[in-house]
Amino acid sequence: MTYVSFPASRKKDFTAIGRLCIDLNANEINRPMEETMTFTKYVGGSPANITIGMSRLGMETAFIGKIAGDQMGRFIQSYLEKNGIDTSNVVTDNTGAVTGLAFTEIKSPTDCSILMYRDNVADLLLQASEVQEQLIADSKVLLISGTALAQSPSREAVIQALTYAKKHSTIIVFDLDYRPYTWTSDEETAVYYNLAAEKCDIILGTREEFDMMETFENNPDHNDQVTAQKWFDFSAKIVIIKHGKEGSIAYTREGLSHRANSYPARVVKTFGAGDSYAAGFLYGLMQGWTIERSMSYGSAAASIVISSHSCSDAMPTVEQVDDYIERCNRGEIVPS
Ligand SMILES: Nc1ncnc2c1ncn2[C@@H]1O[C@H](COP(=O)(O)OP(=O)(O)O)[C@@H](O)[C@H]1O
Ligand SMILES: O=C(O)C[C@@H](O)[C@H](O)C(=O)COP(=O)(O)O
Repeated sequence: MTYVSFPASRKKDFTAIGRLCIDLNANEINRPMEETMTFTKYVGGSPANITIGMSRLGMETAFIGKIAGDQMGRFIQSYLEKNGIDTSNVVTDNTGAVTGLAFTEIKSPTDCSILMYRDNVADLLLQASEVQEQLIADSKVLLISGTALAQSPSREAVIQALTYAKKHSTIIVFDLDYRPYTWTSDEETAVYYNLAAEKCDIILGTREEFDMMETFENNPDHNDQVTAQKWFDFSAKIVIIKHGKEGSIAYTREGLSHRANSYPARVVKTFGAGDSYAAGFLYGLMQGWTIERSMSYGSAAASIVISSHSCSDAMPTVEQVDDYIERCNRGEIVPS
């Protein structure tokens, strides 16, 4: 059964809009930030990570965003290009804005947190007039991420991108990617997230992210089906609710639900799971696979990334995901 019909014969499989940042991941793992002395620099930002993941899986990809006009911005641009991502709609800021930094603290494989530096960041300065309609018209999928809705003018840029995607029947994926520090109030967050979600074909988020969107609603038991059902009255065809190590559940407009278990992992850190899951899942769906197989593929990709030090740089190829699944099936990967 086909749940989502991707447009045929477009130049790009996948385009994302949103933040391009830097992750500084602690080298001394299993220590608090206060005692961490060195970090390794990687390209970061959830939509950037997903795009890198899609590119590693062999998809034709592009990015719409804004980078700082400095060494960090150039590092990001060059990394995207080395990964085969079209950067023709990556705009360079000329106002002196900086690159967002995410310092990651890895206290233990299950206790990880992120310290964000996001004052005057270039990614939130993308303007609606800078979004290229033709690129969205040429893409099968547009992925938006919630953080880009947090402030103007990036908020208007995303809404304009949604308008172009609707006009050209480009499939819209919403990765909720809720980062509280970028928002000023729960009410503002819920209102903008809900407005955007109404236009989206596929919505992916954690239980906690959907809870935030339900600020004005009545779902006292945090029931996944109640959460998903609402979106089928709008544009959604698939809603996925992720539950960390417990796996994920997908609901479809036809009233079906599918569960996916997580794969075993020798966890180094937990962040990056959602981004790699999204890339693996969307790749599978775009190959015409079943939802179950696509979710399982995303789960395997997630296990690979959380078993690695980075998010972006660890995004796996098809061969790596296939190999990981085979090794798990042979019982060769034992969780840490
Ligand atoms: N500790 C873990 N062990 C194995 N797989 C995991 C673990 N944590 C997350 N995953 C996988 O990654 C997917 C997404 O993780 P989740 O933590 O729910 O999202 P996010 O990273 O967006 O918060 C899960 O559905 C699961 O397949
Ligand atoms: O999104 C960011 O700005 C930071 C990411 O690059 C980071 O590595 C991360 O937190 C990934 O998010 P997740 O996949 O939702 O765990």
